[in-house]
Amino acid sequence: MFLIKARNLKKNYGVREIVKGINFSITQGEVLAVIGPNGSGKSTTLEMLVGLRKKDGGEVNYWIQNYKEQIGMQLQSVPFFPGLTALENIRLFAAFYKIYLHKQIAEELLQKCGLLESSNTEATRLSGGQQKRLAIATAMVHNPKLIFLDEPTAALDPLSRQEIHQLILRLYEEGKTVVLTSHDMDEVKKLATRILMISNGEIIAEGSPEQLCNENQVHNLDELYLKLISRKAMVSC
Ligand SMILES: Nc1ncnc2c1ncn2[C@@H]1O[C@H](COP(=O)(O)OP(=O)(O)OP(=O)(O)O)[C@@H](O)[C@H]1O
Repeated sequence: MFLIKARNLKKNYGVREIVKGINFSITQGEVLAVIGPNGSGKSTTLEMLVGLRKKDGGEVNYWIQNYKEQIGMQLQSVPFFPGLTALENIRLFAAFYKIYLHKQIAEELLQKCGLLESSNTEATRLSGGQQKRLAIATAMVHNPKLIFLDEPTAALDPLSRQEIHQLILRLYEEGKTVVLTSHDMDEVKKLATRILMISNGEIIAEGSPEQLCNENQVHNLDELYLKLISRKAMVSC
């Protein structure tokens, strides 16, 4: 079952075409990895889907009732409220959804994200990895069906990365739909049920990791990535 369908989605910044009329859908229960080079338009695309950026063309259809309440997003950088603890921050984020998050529920959410011991630490003083986990927790305060994670493990140490992988796998097992961006092909292999590859504002590949590797006669996702990106670069020349 589709949750979101984007048709001919476009975004320009000035005269630059950043997203060039792309078509894709998000299906319930999948972990969709959106991959592609820096600056290819991945974050812009996701931010248009959640309504954080205005699209310049095309349409997005949502198959979720009250979709704004059913979508959560972890942005690459999250402005936590200075002076407030991790616990206070997530309770405040919940209040933005008009939800009173009982302390015990808030602590359960922090525990799920591996942050219970830091719940009384000021959010802006948490380590990079802890802030990333808190950002994911804030995306989940309203128990959304669909969670967008924009580079959830970028710049994290291997243990923190593994903890976030486990969290994402748990969300998948709970039946949540997760859309993530990543530059780490091992991570994509471990987590993604489907891949959407974007280059220069266009979708250049879409399918399960196995299907894409088989179709392109490569052994792994690193090879796939290099093959498709260099092919696209040659075509653009
Ligand atoms: N507000 C903005 N004004 C002008 N240009 C922008 C703006 N936001 C993004 N861009 C440009 O749009 C392009 C796509 O950016 P975007 O963040 O979507 O890429 P990305 O694929 O997510 O990259 P990365 O993997 O590095 O996060 C980049 O060239 C970026 O500089």
